[in-house]
Order: sequence, then structure tokens, then C-alpha cells
Amino acid sequence: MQIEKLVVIKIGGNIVDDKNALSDFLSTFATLAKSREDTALILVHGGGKIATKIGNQLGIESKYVDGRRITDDATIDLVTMVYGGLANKQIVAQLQANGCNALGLTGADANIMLANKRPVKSDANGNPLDYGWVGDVQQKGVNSEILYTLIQAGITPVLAPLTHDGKGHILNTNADTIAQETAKALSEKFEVHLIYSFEKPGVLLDAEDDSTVIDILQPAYYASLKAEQKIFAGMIPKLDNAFAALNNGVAKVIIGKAEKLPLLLSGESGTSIIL
Ligand SMILES: Nc1ncnc2c1ncn2[C@@H]1O[C@H](COP(=O)(O)OP(=O)(O)O)[C@@H](O)[C@H]1O
Ligand SMILES: CC(=O)N[C@@H](CCC(=O)OP(=O)(O)O)C(=O)O
Repeated sequence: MQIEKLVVIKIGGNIVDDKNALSDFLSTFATLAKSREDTALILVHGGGKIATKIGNQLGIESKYVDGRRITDDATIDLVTMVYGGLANKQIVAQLQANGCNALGLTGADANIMLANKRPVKSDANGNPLDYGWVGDVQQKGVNSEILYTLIQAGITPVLAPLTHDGKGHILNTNADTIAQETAKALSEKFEVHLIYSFEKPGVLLDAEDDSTVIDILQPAYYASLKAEQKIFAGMIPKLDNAFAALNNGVAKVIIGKAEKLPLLLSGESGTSIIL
């Protein structure tokens, strides 16, 4: 059967770090990957929490500015090992165990994602802000041809949050951005849906109260909730990526609980992001 749809699913760091939640998620993911012949899946994983934990064990301190990790020389080695190795390969092995033919990739593999090292900027106080080895994906930096070929061959790509600069350096790129860029690039070839799955049931009116899920979020409402600081931290880059995806050809974006993956796909759970 012709593949007409693609769902890019991002799984957040708190699930990647929770053995039971991850194993349940991957079993459901594999079932979905096998069951819908006209729909392909790509999995993008985070892993920030594990990198922070292992960094602490190794004496490498984690520092974030605006939801992005400051990535010095020691940190890029750490995240290359954790995202490109431990997290990616454990996920791939579990998908294989569930009968899903997954292939784990960083952005350097098969030149999947080219990025530019983020230039040093000024912070709010006028001091230099150097993110280190953090990459912003280049325009047309996603190798959609190779992802398309893999999908057509029945392979499920599993993407780690690492890119490369084409000059031999690995760069650290937020996993929400990897998912958005992948979804955007492939929307030239498929109808693409983007799902941000994490430990909460959606975008919440009160981040501490799971019963306050916002069903539909549009840009003006987002701006006012952000101004009131009801949306903060990692949810800001996630939503910026969600709106960027919709503005660039992605058909649908849903944010919700990893446990509810089938219902997120059918739009029966989570927050729908709408322009
Ligand atoms: N309004 C909100 N609704 C839900 N989560 C929110 C909200 N505002 C901030 N957050 C925070 O954003 C986090 C999700 O972003 P992030 O930590 O980057 O997770 P992930 O690893 O899944 O991308 C949540 O765990 C929560 O603490
Ligand atoms: C540049 C940057 O911040 N990269 C992220 C990549 C991992 C990630 O995004 O993981 P989650 O989805 O679990 O947050 C980081 O190192 O934390």
C-alpha cells in the first residue's frame, strides 16, 4: 500500500528516563508502526534528564539558558555518548524486540541533519552568551530524501537530538526542534502530523494540575498565557516549535501524555495546536 501519511512522534526526557513508562510507550509505538500500512512513523527522542544525571556522576555540571543546554567541550562528549549511544540504542533494541524494524540515527549519520553552531550572542544584561556546541538546523538542512527512502523500505527512523556542522563537529540540538524540522521537511512528501508526547496530559492552565488541560491552543491565547507565566520553561520552545511546524506545512500538532499515544494520534486526547 502507498504510504500517504507520516507521524513524527517526539518522546520527552522524563519518559526516556523512566524504564517502565518507556517500555510501555515503545510497545505501543511498535504496535502502531506495524498496524497502519498507509502511515509511517518516525520517533525523535530527548534524554536531557539522563544526560544531567550521568553528567552529575562524572562531575559535569548542567546549565540551561532559555531551555537550551550550555554545551562546552566536556558536555558535547557527554551528550554524544548519552543521546547517540545509550538512549538511542536502548530505544532501538526495545523496538526491535517488539517487531518494529527501527534504525537509530544522529544528524551526522547519512547527513540527516546539518546545523550551524550557534554564534555567541549578548544576554539580557549585555554579557556574552556562548551556548558552545549547540546547533541551529540549517535551512534545507534535513536530508528528507534519505528519510523518505528508509520509510519506503519499511524502516522506522529513531532520531537522537544531535546534528552536525559538516566540518566534523557534532552539535547538540533540542529534541523538540529536531522533531519540528523533520516534520517540516517531510511535509513536502507526506501529510505530516507532529506529536509531542511527554509526562503530562497536555498544555495545562495550571502546570501543577493535570485536570486543567487546554483542548485547543491558538497563538493569541499562547501569548497571553506566556505573559502570565502560566506557560514557562521547556513548554516555551515546545510551543514555538509547534507553531513553526504549522506555519511550514505540517498538517496537525498535538501535545499530550505519552501513555495515551493511540488517543493522541486520533486527536481524542491532549492539546491541539492550531493557527
Ligand atoms: N502550562 C504548562 N503545561 C504543561 N507543562 C508546562 C507548562 N508550563 C511549563 N511546563 C513545563 O514544561 C515541561 C515540558 O518541557 P520539557 O521539560 O522540555 O520536557 P520534554 O523533555 O518532554 O521536552 C513540563 O514538564 C512542565 O514542567
Ligand atoms: C541544546 C539542547 O538543549 N539540547 C537538549 C537535547 C536533549 C533534549 O531536548 O531532551 P528533552 O526532550 O528530554 O528535553 C539537551 O541537551 O538537553
